[in-house]
Amino acid sequence: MSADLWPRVCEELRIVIGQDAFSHWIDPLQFRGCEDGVARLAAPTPFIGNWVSQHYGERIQKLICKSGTPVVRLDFTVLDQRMARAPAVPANSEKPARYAGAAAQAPVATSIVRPADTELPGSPLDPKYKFDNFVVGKPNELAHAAARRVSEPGPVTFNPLFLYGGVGLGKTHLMHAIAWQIQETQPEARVLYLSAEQFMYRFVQALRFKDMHGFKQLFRSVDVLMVDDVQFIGGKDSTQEEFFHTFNALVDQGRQIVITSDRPPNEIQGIEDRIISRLQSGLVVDVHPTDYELRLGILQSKAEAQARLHPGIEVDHGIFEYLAMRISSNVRVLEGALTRLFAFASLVGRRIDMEMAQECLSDILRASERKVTIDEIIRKVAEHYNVRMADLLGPRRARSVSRPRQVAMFLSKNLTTKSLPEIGRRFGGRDHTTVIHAVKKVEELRTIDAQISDDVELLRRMLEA
Ligand SMILES: Nc1ncnc2c1ncn2[C@@H]1O[C@H](COP(=O)(O)OP(=O)(O)OP(=O)(O)O)[C@@H](O)[C@H]1O
Repeated sequence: MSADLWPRVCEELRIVIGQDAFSHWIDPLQFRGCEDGVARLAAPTPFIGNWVSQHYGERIQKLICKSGTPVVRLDFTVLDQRMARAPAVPANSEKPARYAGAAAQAPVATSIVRPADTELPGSPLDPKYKFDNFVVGKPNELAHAAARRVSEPGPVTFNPLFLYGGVGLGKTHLMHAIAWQIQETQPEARVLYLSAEQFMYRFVQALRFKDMHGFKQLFRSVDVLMVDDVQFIGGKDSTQEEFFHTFNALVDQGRQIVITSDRPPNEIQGIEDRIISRLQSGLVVDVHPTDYELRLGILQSKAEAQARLHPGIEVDHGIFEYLAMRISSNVRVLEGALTRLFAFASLVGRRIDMEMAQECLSDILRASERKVTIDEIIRKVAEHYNVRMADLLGPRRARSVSRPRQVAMFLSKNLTTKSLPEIGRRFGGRDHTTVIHAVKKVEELRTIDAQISDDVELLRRMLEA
């Protein structure tokens, strides 16, 4: 084999495929030599290796042969040692029925070091977003169960799985969890996760580089396609047209599709009816806004991770309950608040107590302020327990009145920014220590008395609505 074999192959390739494609795909390769009829090449990522193999493999093989070195196949590895440890999947390996087909499309016999899914052309997967650290509650239990189902091996049961819901409610987390799970249990599956914007970007690039064939081949060769925030293709006519064809081709081949959006299919603006109908043809699941219990569970779970990052930080009792009650906008904000609290406590060497939490999170708390008034709370609580408002404010101590009064004080403390003395004054001129006692009592009762816990949650929801 002559030393200038590869430079000569490159020169010819550059002319045939053009400078742009050459710089993009061939330049990053390292030629490692030919042996026993196998030409060995190393690519910076498995994806590049895969792509070159599929699109230029045959040409490269012919050019090497033309230079006088007969080769029957190309062998791609990855330059990065970490990736090189990934399991190798020979092109002729047998795949389970659900994932049949992808390997057969390689035009020349190659062996590709199969990537972890993070190396596919989509977005990297966040290692924090797994099923293990997804907290399940009533608002997201269906979405979670459906996500679990599509990540199991076996025939596709609903296609697509369409998850929708407001900002920061865990849709992306679930998608990543599906990808991680499939990657772990079915390592041979080609899972492609990307945002709708990236899909569009790749499509536009393919048009620009006149490589629609490659684009189609790539997207149609995956076993599981996951597209995040699909609402972004609304109004982008040719992108949605291509998305539609990709979608149909994959569904026809029995490949799984998972899609997320911030709204249901029929509310996505600027999207064709036939696409809406396709998006609705599988299982459409609403990820509901979090409730108090779910937020508390998420906080406790995320706090464990924070505690590992900042060991030794002490958190006062009631802080998570307070945050779960006060910050109901979305989980991302809740998580940001927790991160900030732990970082602050660690930097200034303080324990996390109520005063510190209020000081450190004043902007977040202000933004999430619910503008609920003490008058509204008193009215709603009186209605709920069927007692007179005058009794809640008056001196009666009977349990039938004192308990609702305590609940009303608890809600006033948690849903308004009023100080304890102010709350006391509004409840018939009581002392602030009475308010403290009421708040503590209700906090305690909520953990042992399901009825009180339900009452508080229901009232909170009605007051926030
Ligand atoms: N049930 C949950 N358990 C644990 N973490 C959660 C849960 N729900 C949301 N989160 C966390 O909240 C953050 C935001 O979630 P994610 O990005 O998945 O939201 P999203 O619904 O995709 O929002 P967007 O529409 O803005 O993309 C992430 O850090 C995620 O881990």
